[in-house]
Amino acid sequence: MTDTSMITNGQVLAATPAAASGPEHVETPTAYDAILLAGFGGPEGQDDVIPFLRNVTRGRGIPDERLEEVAHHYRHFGGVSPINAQNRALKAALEAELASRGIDMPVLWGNRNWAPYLEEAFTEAADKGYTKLVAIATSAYSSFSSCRQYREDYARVLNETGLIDTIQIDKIRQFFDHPGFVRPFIDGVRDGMARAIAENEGLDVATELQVLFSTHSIPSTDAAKSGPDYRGFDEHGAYEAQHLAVGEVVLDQAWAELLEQPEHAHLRGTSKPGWKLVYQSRSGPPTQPWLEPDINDYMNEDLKGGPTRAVLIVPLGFVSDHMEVMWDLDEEATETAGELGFWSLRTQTPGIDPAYVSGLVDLVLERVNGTPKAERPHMTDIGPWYDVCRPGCCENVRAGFKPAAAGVAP
Ligand SMILES: CC1=C(CCC(=O)O)c2cc3nc(cc4[nH]c(cc5[nH]c(cc1n2)c(C)c5CCC(=O)O)c(CCC(=O)O)c4C)C(CCC(=O)O)=C3C
Ligand SMILES: [Fe+2]
Repeated sequence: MTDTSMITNGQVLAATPAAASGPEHVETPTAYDAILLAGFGGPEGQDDVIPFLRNVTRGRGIPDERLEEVAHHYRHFGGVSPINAQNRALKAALEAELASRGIDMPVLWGNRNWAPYLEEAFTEAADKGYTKLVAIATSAYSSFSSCRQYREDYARVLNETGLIDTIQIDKIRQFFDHPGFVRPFIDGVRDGMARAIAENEGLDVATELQVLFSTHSIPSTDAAKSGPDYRGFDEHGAYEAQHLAVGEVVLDQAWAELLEQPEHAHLRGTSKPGWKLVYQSRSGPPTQPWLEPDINDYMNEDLKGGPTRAVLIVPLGFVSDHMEVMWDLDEEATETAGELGFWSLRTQTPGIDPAYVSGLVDLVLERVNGTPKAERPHMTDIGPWYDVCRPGCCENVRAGFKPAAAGVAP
């Protein structure tokens, strides 16, 4: 029997030994009233850009030059981030998938940084009498920005709206290694390798093609605190370990599927391309260490002058083609590759790929059914990740402690 008293909505409870050692995977069924799709949010016109950036960076010490630079990325696209349209499409796709499986669960959508805000979603839930929500945050990995910040915002908004004691919110596990999330990357890398071969005559895949798995850089202090301490990850924490593990699986599986194709049979027995986990979209003051290498620096410093002729740019850290993908990869990294004379291709994000959408519904059903850990699909050795975030998980040592929902207190 699961002790649900240890699952808190962000009230600061005394950390008892029992709370700290509660189950990681909830293996008892829970009847949820609705799904909360929790997004980042983005501006939808030029007038939204600065207020949106103020929301994102509130109290965070991002230098003005960086804000201006980022504002320029949005301005370049008419002040419209693609992210809200992508979440509208994801919501519709989830609703269609639920309906096709005969599951009667409404999907509420709320963002952390722009309308429709989480406030609206929680208020709607309360108006409709929903008291148990399961959250899908549009973010696959463990770190402050990709997990805990969503949980802190649930707690903050539930407190601000006075709903903290009315609505219980849980979350699906971080899904970095769930087959539904991983499948679109495998497809993209397999088809991208085939295109690299087709479009670069005489390409020696083993030495001349590089696969660059790119994700959002985060401050090194955040990386160190990502995931729980007791898992024994190295100084870059669960965040980097998860990406490395998924990148390896994606390339191995994509390579195996490529070799199954008759037209690529001649590659059997040869080596797969080289690969590297690289980072992008760094902000913060230059004095603050962030995860490296930057994707552009890696190409300019490590690949330049070597045998590389072609690069696949794989947005492994991103669930959809939002601004960091459209600007930092499709504009900047693509330009860097071009300057170095490399053929390049940016592969797809999950978006509303049917595998991803049905995987998210499977993840919700895991919580509804209390699926035993042993039966939960996962593609790396460090998964399946846990349902209930652990004490201290993904803390932000820069901003200090804030209560967070959907986890074990504190
Ligand atoms: C790990 C991670 C994800 C992935 C997880 C997830 O998906 O949630 C992510 C997503 C996103 N980040 C986004 C936008 C921004 N992020 C910023 C700032 C920051 N992100 C950080 C990390 C992450 N961010 C960090 C450590 C900072 C520094 C501030 C701090 O110390 O916490 C800033 C401020 C300017 C700047 O610093 O660049 C902006 C505008 C958008 C919307 C894009 C669109 O509009 O399409 C999305 C999806
Ligand atoms: Fe960000």
